Amino acid sequence: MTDKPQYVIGVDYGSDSVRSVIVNAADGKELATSVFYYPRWQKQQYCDAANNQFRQHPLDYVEGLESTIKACIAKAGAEVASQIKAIAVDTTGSTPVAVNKAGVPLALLPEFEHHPAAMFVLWKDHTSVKEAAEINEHATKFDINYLQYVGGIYSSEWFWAKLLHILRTDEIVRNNIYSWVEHCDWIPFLLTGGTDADQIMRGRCSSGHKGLWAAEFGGLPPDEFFSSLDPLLKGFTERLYKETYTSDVPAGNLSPEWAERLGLSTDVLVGVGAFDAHMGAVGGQIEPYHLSKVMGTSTCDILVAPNRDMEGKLVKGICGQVDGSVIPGMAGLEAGQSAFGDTYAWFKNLLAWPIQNLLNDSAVVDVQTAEALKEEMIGKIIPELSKAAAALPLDEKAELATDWFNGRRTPDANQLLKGTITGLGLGSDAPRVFRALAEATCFGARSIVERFRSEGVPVEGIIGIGGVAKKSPYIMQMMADVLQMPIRIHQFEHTCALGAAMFAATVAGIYPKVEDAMEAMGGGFDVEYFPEAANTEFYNKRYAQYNTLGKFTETTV
Ligand SMILES: Nc1ncnc2c1ncn2[C@@H]1O[C@H](COP(=O)(O)OP(=O)(O)O)[C@@H](O)[C@H]1O
Ligand SMILES: O=C(CO)[C@@H](O)[C@@H](O)COP(=O)(O)O
Repeated sequence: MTDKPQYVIGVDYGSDSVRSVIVNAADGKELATSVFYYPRWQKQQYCDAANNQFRQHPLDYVEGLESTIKACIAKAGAEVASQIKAIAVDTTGSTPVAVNKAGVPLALLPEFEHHPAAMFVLWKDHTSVKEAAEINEHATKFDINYLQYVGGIYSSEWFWAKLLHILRTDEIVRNNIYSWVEHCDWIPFLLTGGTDADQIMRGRCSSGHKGLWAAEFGGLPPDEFFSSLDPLLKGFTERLYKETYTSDVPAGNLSPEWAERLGLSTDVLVGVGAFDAHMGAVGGQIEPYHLSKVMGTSTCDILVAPNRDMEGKLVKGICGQVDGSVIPGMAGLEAGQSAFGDTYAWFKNLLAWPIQNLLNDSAVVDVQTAEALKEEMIGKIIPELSKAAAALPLDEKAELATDWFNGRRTPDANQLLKGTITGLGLGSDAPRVFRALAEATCFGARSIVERFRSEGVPVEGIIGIGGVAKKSPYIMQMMADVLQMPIRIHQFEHTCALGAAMFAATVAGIYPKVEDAMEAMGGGFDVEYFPEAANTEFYNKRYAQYNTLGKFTETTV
């Protein structure tokens, strides 16, 4: 290292907001952070929740990028800005968009600026359930199992199902699309001033977990695989990619335009992007066979294992196992739950209906007071319910739920499944129903751990990161009890952004490997939840009940 301190920027795009951090590359100490909530998304413009349509406008991302990095630089000062060496970015996924030949998302063209199909199709958009089912059926007709590295089941949350759905249902995109790009691959392309969609550097993480790319196939499945499914897909593999890149390599330098916009030098390197949970696992100091759980809106569970241990081992029903998707040179395995915090948010919104809809017409309070009351009350619902639920005695006959409020991601993706609540009686008050939902999300987590183990992949520790891990001791204690394992919560608030910063430091050559960056820049854990031995038997029984309810629920779709 040189004498002068060196700094890096990590950018983490979540479902609702983007955050950037500037950290010292020597020790990972945070100098500045800034969060930006997507304005169009907040108004749910371009979404149709009843039909599972969730689209995000590229301007939400572009404005957020500029705003957060500039805010960080303003806080950190010009001296720090002059020593920034690299930027790396993670995003949600699979969150792809249609681009033209110049790599511009169609919604950035004035003629399509309000057209939802021309925007990013957020990971939780499940409009392509039918197309995913067709891909699964179609894959059985080939000698090579092209789904073997994605757990054997293709999901409607992913790249090809979404592309096919948009092509089939939207003439404008059909006539104007050149290529299809993940959010995490597009941001580095934007920052490096890319002008040709053929030159977009595609990350190993996005391509391997969602795009069906595998070194063993020599790249993507052949055109024949896609064009025989639907001629609309003909020619796409040619315009997509053959090579993929791990996130320890640069995608290029900051373009003159973005250098000027951000107040940085064109010497700043931009890393190849990856998904939030994958960089988050690095930020949270993952170790082989430890499960890193990003617990937020959804969960995304990441495990890394030495490649040699995974030879000949294919884990069924997860979101893929990909060489180098997390740590270059190791296999990255991904699983997760489509609705985690979103399950609690659903219940909060249900309870908040009268507050949201009736308070403004109140004869008792004026509109200003009503607005203030709304904010206060709604903000308290989940924390207060958690306190009330924690005070309830354990009850084997209590209300019971499944956690499939946004379908099931793993084990065995099935986005058609619904959440269920059973055992309701006249005594089923809000804390009791909330407890059932909390248990369901923890049981969903246990079924993932059990799947890894039954497929011969040990799970030796749990690392908790993300909003719920930080905010809810109630859920975390229950999770430790249900999994019967301690859970360590990483100390860094924006762990995914820290992971991106660790990759940035590696891209800049400050560390030879991301493992070295992780060791030097990781600040460790601040809380650990230990399982209560006295609760083991209770949760074993409840988990068995959850599985029975789950089996019944599966028969109802
Ligand atoms: N005190 C709490 N207890 C449990 N869940 C919470 C609490 N506060 C917020 N949540 C949940 O956290 C989720 C948001 O997680 P967060 O990690 O902040 O965002 P994102 O998933 O967008 O990255 C929401 O779904 C919300 O319901
Ligand atoms: O599925 C993945 C990554 O594969 C995540 O991007 C997705 O769950 C989004 O998570 P968040 O909502 O950002 O917690």
